[in-house]
Amino acid sequence: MSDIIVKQLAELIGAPVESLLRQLNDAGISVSGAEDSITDAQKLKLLEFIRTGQATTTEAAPKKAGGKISLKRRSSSEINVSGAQGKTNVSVEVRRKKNFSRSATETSNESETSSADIDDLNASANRTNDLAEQLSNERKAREDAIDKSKAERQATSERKAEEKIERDTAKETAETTAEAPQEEVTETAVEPEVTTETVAEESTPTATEETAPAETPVAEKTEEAPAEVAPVKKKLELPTDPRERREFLAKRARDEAAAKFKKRPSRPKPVPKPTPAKPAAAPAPAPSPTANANKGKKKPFQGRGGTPGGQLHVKEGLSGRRKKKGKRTRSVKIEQSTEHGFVAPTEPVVRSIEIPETIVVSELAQMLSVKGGDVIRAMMDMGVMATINQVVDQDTAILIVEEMGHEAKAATSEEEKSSTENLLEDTSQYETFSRAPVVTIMGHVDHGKTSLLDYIRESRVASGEAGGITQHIGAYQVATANGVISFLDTPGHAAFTQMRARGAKATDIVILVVAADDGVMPQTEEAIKHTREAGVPLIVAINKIDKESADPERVKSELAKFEVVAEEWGGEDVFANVSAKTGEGIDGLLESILLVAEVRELKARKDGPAKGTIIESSVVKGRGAVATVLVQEGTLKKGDVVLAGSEFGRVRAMTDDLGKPITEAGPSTPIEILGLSGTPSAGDDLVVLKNERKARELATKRHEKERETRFAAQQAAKLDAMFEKMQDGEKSTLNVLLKADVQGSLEAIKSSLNALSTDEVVVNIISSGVGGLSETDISLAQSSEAVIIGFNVRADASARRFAQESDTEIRYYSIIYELIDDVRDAMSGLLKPELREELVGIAEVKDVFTGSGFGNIAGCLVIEGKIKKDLPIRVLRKDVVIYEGYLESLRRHQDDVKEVAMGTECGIGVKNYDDVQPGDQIEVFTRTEIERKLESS
Ligand SMILES: Nc1nc2c(ncn2[C@@H]2O[C@H](COP(=O)(O)OP(=O)(O)OP(=O)(O)O)[C@@H](O)[C@H]2O)c(=O)[nH]1
Repeated sequence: MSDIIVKQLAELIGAPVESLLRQLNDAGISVSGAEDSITDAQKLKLLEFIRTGQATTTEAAPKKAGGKISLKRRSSSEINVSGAQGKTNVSVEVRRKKNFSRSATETSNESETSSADIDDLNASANRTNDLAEQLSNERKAREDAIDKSKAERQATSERKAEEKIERDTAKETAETTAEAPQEEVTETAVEPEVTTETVAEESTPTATEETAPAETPVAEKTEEAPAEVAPVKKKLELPTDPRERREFLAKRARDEAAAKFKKRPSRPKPVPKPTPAKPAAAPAPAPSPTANANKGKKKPFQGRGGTPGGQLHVKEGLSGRRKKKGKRTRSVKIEQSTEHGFVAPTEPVVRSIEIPETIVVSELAQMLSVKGGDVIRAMMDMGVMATINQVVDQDTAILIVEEMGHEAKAATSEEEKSSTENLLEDTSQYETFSRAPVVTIMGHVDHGKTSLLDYIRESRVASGEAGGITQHIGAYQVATANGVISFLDTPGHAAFTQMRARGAKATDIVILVVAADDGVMPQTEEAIKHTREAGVPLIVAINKIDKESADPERVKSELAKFEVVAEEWGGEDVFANVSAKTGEGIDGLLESILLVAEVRELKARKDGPAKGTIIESSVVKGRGAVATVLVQEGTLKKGDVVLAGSEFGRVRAMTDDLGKPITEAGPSTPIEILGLSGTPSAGDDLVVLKNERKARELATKRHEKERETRFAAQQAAKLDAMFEKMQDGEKSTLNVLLKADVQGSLEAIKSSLNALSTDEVVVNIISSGVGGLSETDISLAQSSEAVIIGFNVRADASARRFAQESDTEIRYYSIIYELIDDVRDAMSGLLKPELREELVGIAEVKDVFTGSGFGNIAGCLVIEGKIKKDLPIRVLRKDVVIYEGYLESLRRHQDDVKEVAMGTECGIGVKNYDDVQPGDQIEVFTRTEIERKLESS
């Protein structure tokens, strides 16, 4: 601003020159006339003079009595507010209004002042005001900047506080309302109006009059602001005074921040003890004198940037914070509410699970959702010791599950089932035709089953059998004048119960042979039971009617007691009186069979891949695994890939029941096949698959499962035995190692032996298998103190030697019931002296000569002991008994001799047996009466 002369200044401010000169003089600024220049400093001095009211009221005051001058100023600014929805610009307009009024006295004192002067003065004041405003512009700009930043902070904190409050629940409202009026804030937080007021005062140079109290400035916010506050006010009953309200909101924001801060888990003592004695103090404590006394002693938490001189001020004392602490007792409630929502079941949960063939204890526990220890405890209660990793078999697992109050069922191997089914060809398109009935002959020992079948077949199978008893399941097809019938010849002994049951599954009709002179016997009853269980029709053949003692009517009446009632007696069962010896009534029997079959309308498809059942299997030296199969559906062809139980293979060769090679076999045909990887079990299904690789995979899987099952069963048995011994010293176990010639015999003996177990003595078959006894078998039996039983098998040379050296007993049998009886007697302690076999000598067949009149002569070398002429002998082929009988002749060179010693060559003729081959062994034995040694271990 440059210097101007008084005249110019007067023009500028619109005041008379004289008046200005007078004012200048009054202000102590020496000017002589209108042309004198005035410096900036002088101008400021004049301004200061006018502002401080030193100027005479007479000059500046309006002449109008009670006159009032209003100075209005408005300034607007924008503040940047960051809130929950981001940054927003808020326009703030500050309106300042200053009223200058003259008192009546003053007005009267100035009564003589001319109106012109007043006007001049007014104009002068206005102009001066403008000038002052111009001069303070810079300062104001600076102050505005400060204001703006303060306003920003204030607005931010307000907004935050308001938002926080809005989030508060209605529950808190009551408490807050109770607190709010009691709280006071010593200083305002951000007060843009105050600052503005200062500016306004500075910009009021016309303070010649008495300054009236300024009207409360109004900070007009944007329209949203009051809208936001309004509902909060309503809810929380905020103080009506804007300042108090802001203070209150700011305090709440601080309290919230402090509360949050205290809730940090890292703080060790954030939560006050929720002592029940002070429950009321906790939620809403009023600021106490003590709290106020603490003022300044402890610096309260002020949040970020919060200083005593800043915008955020905390109410003196810590009562507010304590209040928050008190509130935080609710955090205890929160902790309680964070407890898991598990509610203990009030009733026991009964689970239904499917048990695979084997299962580990831990898996079982998992399936039942119980601890492994619980399962182990349950097993112990049942008398089974187990570990968490113990594999248990399906039966045991089912028992455990049921014992624990849950439900269990054996899981069908759906995966395997479906995979097998997928591999099978769809056979729905094939036509079905009537097929031959499959007949099973059952009956008590010696009632004439084999003889009957023999007669029907016109062969003499019984003559070559050891002990004269049928031991193997055979299958034959018989063509009659009225049709073909397939027969399954099951042995009569009870040991074959299991086989019979299996046989019945493949059977359409059962022929129950009952000797007319003997009547119903135990195995007759059993046969009836199995037949009924299988649900197959029964035809009773009352045999031996040629005998004088035959009494068919008595047999009928006896059978009636077992609900086998003849048609003529009003029942449904067919009866036929026959004689296997004379052949009487046999045609009628066959007719009855075909008649029953016709009624049953037996049908099967001839085309498509074959399905069948394994009747028997064994390993034959030079031929491998041989299996007797009953084809039930489709046609089995040479070269087909088959899966039978856990064995597989390609059908290398096929023979019919007469041993004739064939290339294919249709439904109801019993055949023998070669080519399987092993010996499947009797009763196993046989299916034809397209893919050999798949067949192998499935067979391997089944093998693994079998092994697991067997292992699990053995383990369980061992543990059982151990535990039983521990619990009951009196209970003993007879360990048995069993080897047999064929699978069927093996299964039958096993089941019979297992059935012998009583409460006092348990038969435990530690190992079983098909084939001769090896050294391994002997050592296994030794280690487990087991009795070694060979059924129609022998120990090989090394095994024999080993057994001798270790004084291990091997018991050989060729008749099942003798074996069973021996074991039973041993178990029941009936070890009475009895006939027992002892080996006398062994001769090995080197060559076979066909002699005239004497049948075949075997050129032999005695390799062990002596060969004695009159003793019983057995012919062994690969350690398996193939014939039992007597010697026809024993020759040394051309002479008949009574005995031949070891290392000597001799010629042996076997009575009624011409099939001796090089490599066979002929053993000579005696039956001597010795004391029984078979003892339970
Ligand atoms: N008189 C007479 N004897 C018979 C008749 N049927 C069988 N026998 C005799 O009874 C005995 C036993 O006959 P098997 O055919 O071996 O009896 P099985 O029921 O097959 O006997 P296992 O094979 O031991 O179950 C033999 O000595 C037969 O000769 C018959 O109709 N009349």
